[in-house]
Amino acid sequence: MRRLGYTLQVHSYLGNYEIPENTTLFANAWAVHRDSELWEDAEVFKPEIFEGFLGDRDGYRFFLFGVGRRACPGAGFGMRTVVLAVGALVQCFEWEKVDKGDIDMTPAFSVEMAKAEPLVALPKPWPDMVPILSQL
Ligand code: HEM
Repeated sequence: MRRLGYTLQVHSYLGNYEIPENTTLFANAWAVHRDSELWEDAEVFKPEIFEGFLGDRDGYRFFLFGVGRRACPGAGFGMRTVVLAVGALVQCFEWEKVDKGDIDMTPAFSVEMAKAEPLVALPKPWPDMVPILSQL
């Protein structure tokens, strides 16, 4: 369950910007988590740079799970299970892209980071994994 916008109930200021009451603000998580002033090698795929930031306020530069009183209570669970799920998918299967060519990373226009062109891939269990997977 995710709330993506924050409605300010009072007339307020954010930096130099005047925000009228009842304005809903959206924080651009995509941009903040790729900002090279905040993160080293921000444009490189290196998920480990976010390790240890859960619950760390450090200027609120990491807010995948929101911040403050209404931050995600499942954050610790989410961090652990996503690693397990992705790890299992990579370790147990060999992945093959169905149509040939490079992956089209063009984003769709949406609040969340959806791809414009879906990635279709075929998982084939690694031979060592077949006996284990067949018992599940
Ligand atoms: C990688 C997985 C997850 C992501 C990225 C995520 C992200 C978020 C975000 C961004 C919010 C809004 C925080 C805010 O408003 O400041 C949220 C709220 C919430 N999440 Fe998650 N979440 C994840 C997994 C989970 C899991 C596993 C659970 C429960 C087992 C969970 C339960 C909730 C609940 C109950 C709220 C509402 C909290 C409130 O409004 O007080 N989330 N989550």
